[in-house]
Amino acid sequence: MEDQPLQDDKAARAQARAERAAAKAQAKADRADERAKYFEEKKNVRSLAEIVENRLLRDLGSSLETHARSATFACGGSLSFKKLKDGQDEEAHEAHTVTATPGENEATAAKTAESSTKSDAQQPAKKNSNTPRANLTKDIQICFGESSKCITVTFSRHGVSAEDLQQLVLACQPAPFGRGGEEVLDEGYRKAGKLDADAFTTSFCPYQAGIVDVIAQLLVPQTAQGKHTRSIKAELYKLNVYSAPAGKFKAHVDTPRSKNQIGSLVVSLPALHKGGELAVRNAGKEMIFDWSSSAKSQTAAKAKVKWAAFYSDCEHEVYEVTSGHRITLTYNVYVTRGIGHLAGAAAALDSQQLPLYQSLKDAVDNPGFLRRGRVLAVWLTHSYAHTNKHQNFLPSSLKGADMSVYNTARALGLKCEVVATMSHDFDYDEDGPSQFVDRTFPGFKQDGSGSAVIGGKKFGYKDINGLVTWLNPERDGKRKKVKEGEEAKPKQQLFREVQTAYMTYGNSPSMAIKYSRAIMLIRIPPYLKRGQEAPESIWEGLKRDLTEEDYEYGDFEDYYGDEDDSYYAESYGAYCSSEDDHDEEDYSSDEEEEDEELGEDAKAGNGEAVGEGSALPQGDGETGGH
Ligand SMILES: O=C(O)CCC(=O)C(=O)O
Ligand SMILES: [Fe+2]
Repeated sequence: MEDQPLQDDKAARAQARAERAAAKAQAKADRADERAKYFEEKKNVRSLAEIVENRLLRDLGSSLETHARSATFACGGSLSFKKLKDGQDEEAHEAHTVTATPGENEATAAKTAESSTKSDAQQPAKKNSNTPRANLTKDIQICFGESSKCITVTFSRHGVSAEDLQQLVLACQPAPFGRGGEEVLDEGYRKAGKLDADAFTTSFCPYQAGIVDVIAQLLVPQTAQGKHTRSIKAELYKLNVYSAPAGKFKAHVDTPRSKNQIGSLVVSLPALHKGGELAVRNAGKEMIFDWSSSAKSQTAAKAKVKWAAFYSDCEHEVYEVTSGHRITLTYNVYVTRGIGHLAGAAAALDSQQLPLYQSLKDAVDNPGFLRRGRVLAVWLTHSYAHTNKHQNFLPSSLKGADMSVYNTARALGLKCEVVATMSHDFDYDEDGPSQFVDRTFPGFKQDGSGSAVIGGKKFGYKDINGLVTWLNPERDGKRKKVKEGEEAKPKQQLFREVQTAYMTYGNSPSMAIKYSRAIMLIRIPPYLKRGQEAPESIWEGLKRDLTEEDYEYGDFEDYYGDEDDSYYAESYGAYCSSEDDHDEEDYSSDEEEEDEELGEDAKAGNGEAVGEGSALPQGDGETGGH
């Protein structure tokens, strides 16, 4: 009997133990449950945040695409010969006159890739009596030949005489072009005659004719947000004659002669011809400039001077001339420092009025957008001339759509940097153009040690993956080869423009300057730091963001997965090259310096290649082209 209480006691203890164990198991299960719930919730919050963020990124990407497609990349106009009446003042006369077709913004002037037809780009979109119209008050003379027996050919409101035309055609030499960095004469690709700029003089002046002003307004517009003004300089390059039958120049880009070269200008002198339309393409769009006598705008009796200007990285071609002679003067167009807002109220583009500005602002104002801070990377629409020495290039040379992306980001106080992405090595074999592009890491040049170099700083592969968000895909996807002797289908031609392979065809052999695809990097600061002063450079900003404590972000602490921030901070330290690893000057995008460089180029008064003669795979040296 005595054992009974003991046994009861034991059983009670066992039961208590079992209960405790059960409670413990329950508590553990509850905790696991709670934990699961907590993580589930966290995942939901995260996926909600991701959904918001992805939507903002998508909106921003499509805004960017629309922006690129609607931007101006070419413009054109025409000039009539008008003799001044006795006593009429030339300036007063000019003040009432100027016509231009501002490229893509005029729906009538451009056709999309899908509906590309030949249109008359010179026809002013709207008749507007306030629109000034430029006229030529004097005939245009071209002089060539040895100084002792110089021949003068005159273009007037009556066109050009058959005899003059014959002399000019005879004076020309076959025009070569650049293929894979070499000078080639191949009439299947280019059939034209040329006079080099030093072999003739002309009385025609694109400044006097008002063309340079129009180009400057349309291709390098001032922005309300821009600190410095930009202008352009046009330099006579060649006189070309495209004659029937078969005068043509197939798809190519114009070889840049300086890193400040932004565009090309073609001026067509009045000589009767048919065919020979100039097609210029960009971002899936095409503009056709038809200067033939069968063009709609041609009021048969009046000979006119017609012109077109375009960013020189845009693919373009001259279709076959089927009758007569098509005579052109070509100019290289460089960006230079402007003279400033003289009246203090220059007509400037306001980036804040662009739809892209609103999309970027909506994103930046949203706490769910790249909350911890990030770098946005944007493939630019245009390609840029740069030297091997300068991987970073000057924002002042940005073209149309790209310049407004830059200004939009700047208007929101965001730090931007523009970097050239890779070097292109060209090759040409019997199969057509081929090209080697270093794509070890898309968009970033790698050095031997496997780290990427951006803006002169080295980063580990993983750093970049973790820090950069791409806003748009690179444009030059698949390359379509057009075999020699085979006609490219119109669509094939049209879309080759977005691929790098076409760069194999230049209008002269490549020099020390080459085109490169470029990226704009935009720093999005951590949410709580938005609106604060921008850092000196994107990478300075990143370094700061990553090394500072960011407990304020609470639940978002592991927003970017399980990678630990300290990893970035440490690896930044490890990978970031020391100051003396690179020459600051080479990579600086400081506006003061940029200003100086443009100034110097303007002072030099020429478009000589920067870094000419450096050892580059493409070779160098001017050997003629157009
Ligand atoms: O004559 C034209 O319209 C364009 C010529 C051209 O593309 C060139 O000379 O590079
Ligand atoms: Fe060209």
